[in-house]
Order: sequence, then structure tokens, then C-alpha cells
Amino acid sequence: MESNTSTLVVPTPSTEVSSFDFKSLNNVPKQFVWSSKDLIKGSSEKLNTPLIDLKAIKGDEIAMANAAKLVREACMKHGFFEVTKHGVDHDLIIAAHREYDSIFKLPLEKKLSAKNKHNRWGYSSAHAERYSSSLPWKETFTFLYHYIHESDSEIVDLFKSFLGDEFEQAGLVNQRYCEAMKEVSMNILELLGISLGADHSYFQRFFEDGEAIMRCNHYPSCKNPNLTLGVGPHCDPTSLTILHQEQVSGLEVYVDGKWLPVPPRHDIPDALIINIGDTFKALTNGVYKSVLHRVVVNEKVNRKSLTFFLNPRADKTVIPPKNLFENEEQRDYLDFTWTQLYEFTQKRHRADPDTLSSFVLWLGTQEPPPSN
Ligand SMILES: C=C1C[C@]23C[C@H]1CC[C@H]2[C@]1(C)CCC[C@@](C)(C(=O)O)[C@H]1[C@@H]3C(=O)O
Ligand SMILES: O=C(O)CCC(=O)C(=O)O
Ligand SMILES: [Fe+2]
Repeated sequence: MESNTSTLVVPTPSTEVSSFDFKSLNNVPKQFVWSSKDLIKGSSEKLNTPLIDLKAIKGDEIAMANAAKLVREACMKHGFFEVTKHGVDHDLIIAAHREYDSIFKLPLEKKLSAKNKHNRWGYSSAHAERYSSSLPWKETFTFLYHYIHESDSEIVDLFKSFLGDEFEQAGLVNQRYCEAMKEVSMNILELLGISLGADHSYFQRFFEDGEAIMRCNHYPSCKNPNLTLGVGPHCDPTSLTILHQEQVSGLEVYVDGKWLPVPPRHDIPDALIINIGDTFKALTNGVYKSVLHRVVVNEKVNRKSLTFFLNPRADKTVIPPKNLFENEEQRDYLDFTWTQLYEFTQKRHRADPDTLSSFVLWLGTQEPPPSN
């Protein structure tokens, strides 16, 4: 997949390099150099994100209402807030990072073999199998987690098939981590429903049969960090992102013309960062923002983040709760499904600042599906 045009993209030409061994790189190859516009220096001012204590608001109507007010304010401005006392065990978070440390330490050849034939799940080195310029300075491990799943060993089986039986424990830890993320997401969806004046359970019901893209991002330290980015400027096309970052800065959000860091909370290392994505923006009929963010890298230390990208069931139509629009004329977006938007980002348009607007334009040119 190459540039962001609405023409069907062709796979990266075989002459291009399709992987990089970061620990052997003593400079920044040209494929990783981003435009000066994308590399504008971040501000020393930090993003002001409300921190919500999910345990304190559970079952307490007044505390829930106050938290909903803080969340509404943040989501109407930049779409980012943080949660603590979320119920995800500290040892599970530590174990997840430890398992990924062992995966990313593997020889590159072994890591590259850990992917399925569609190139979508498993390991990726800088997405070099998909793009040949503006490559992100990161390697990733990604898989799909179904909220409703027949087998409890789905994730374990994936890790064993991709990496071998010795990674059964990594699969178990990730299975438990995704189950914990699902619980957290249900509590956050209730809070978001209340913050939007919708039925408390609207979003919980909308996502109860959803799916999540679980990804660990590993951003190696970089000899010349001012030339490249761990992740380029983008809005998440997904619905809700639940992110745990190590105690290393890197995430920045674009607000009021400035790149504002969202640094790790050294006093609350288990804090989870929540951000609204494009699909949830459409689910709120544009009331909440899906905001541009990026990741900068540094010369000294590696950084990892665990990102859990929640999506509705792939074929479910994205429709806001009734209280957010009075008639069809007040709808900001055409009906669409997550499958349509996801495929758009994978086959036609590399997720960037303009994904949703480009998608809506493209959708308008497509034949409506036959009404069954
Ligand atoms: C649906 C998705 C596509 C990406 C992973 C999830 C949500 C975030 C998207 C992404 C991280 C946005 C920046 C560009 C991207 C290509 C990346 O750097 O990984 C995007 C992901 C992807 O297409 O794999
Ligand atoms: O690693 C981070 O802090 C953010 C990553 C991100 O924005 C993404 O993967 O979409
Ligand atoms: Fe993101």
C-alpha cells in the first residue's frame, strides 16, 4: 500500500526493502525520514487530560455524573482522558510488557516468520511490507480479539502458531490482558454513554459483540530522532483506544496548533490513556473529537505501548444514539460499517489526519449495497 489516493493500491514493489533490523541501524535510512511539517517540534506544555478513578465512580451517581462532565469536556476538545483503579491487575500489565520484550528481542528472521499470509496479523518491521516511504520507527505485533469467541484458546493458539509452543505463556498473558481490556472498555462505554446523555447501556450493547485490534508497539531508540517518527500524525480510525505506555514519553496530541505531550504518570504507572477514534466520532454524530496524535522517538531509550483498539462487530452499521440527532438531515455521516472503514485504511488510504473525511467522500461514490 502506498500513497493516499483513492485508487486501488498495489503491493510494495519487490525491489523495496521489506524489513529493518533496528539494532543494526547506525543512521536513519531515507525511507524513515518524514516531512518537516510532520516533524514540527513538540511543546514543553503538556496535554491536560482528566484522570478518572473508575472504582470511585462505580455505583455512585453523583461521582459518575461529575466524571461524565470531565470526560465530555475532554472529548469535545481533544478526545483524550485517562483512567486509574480500572481493575486491570498490575502484575498482568507487567507480564504483558515482559512477554513482548522477549518477542521483540528475537532474531529478525524469527520475528518476520511470525505473521499470517495476509500480512495483517503478527509481526511487522516498520510496516515496510506495506509502505516504502515515511516509515514509522517501530516494530509491532498485532492480532484480532473477538469479544464473543467460541474458544478460550484463540489467542494462545495464535501465539503458538506464529511463534512456536515456547510462546504459549505469551499467548495466555495476552488472552488475559484482552479479557481485562474488555472489562475496562465496558465501564468506559457506560461513562461515555452518560456523558452524551444517551441511554447508559447504548454503547455497551453496541460493542458487546465487537472486536479489538490488540497491538504492542516497540519504538527502539534512534541515533537521529529528529528525522523520523514512531507513528506519523494520524487519527485512530477505530472507536476507542485503550493504551498503556511504559515510563517513557513519546505520545503527543495536536491541540490549538501545538503538539502537546501526554507523558507517563510517574506516580500512577498503571494509568490507561483512552482516546476517541474516527468511528466513535461518527457514533457521536461529530460531537466528540477524534484528534490528531503522533509518537516521537528519542536517542536514549526504547519505548513500548500496548494499544487495544476497540471496534464494533465488523458488519454492524455505525449509527449514533437517537438523542444525538432529531432527523436524518442532522446526520453528519452516511451509514457505514467498521469493515468498510478498516478496509479503506488497509487498501486505499493510510490512516492519517484526513482518513474519515476521505472515507466519507469515497463512500459517497460507491454503489449502495443491495437492500436485502
Ligand atoms: C485500524 C487501525 C489501523 C492502524 C492500527 C489501527 C488503529 C490505528 C491505525 C494506525 C496506527 C494509524 C497510523 C498509521 C498506521 C499504518 C500505523 O502506523 O500503524 C495505522 C495502523 C495500521 O494500518 O496498521
Ligand atoms: O504508542 C503510543 O503512545 C501511541 C500509538 C498510536 O497512536 C497508535 O498506534 O495508533
Ligand atoms: Fe493512534
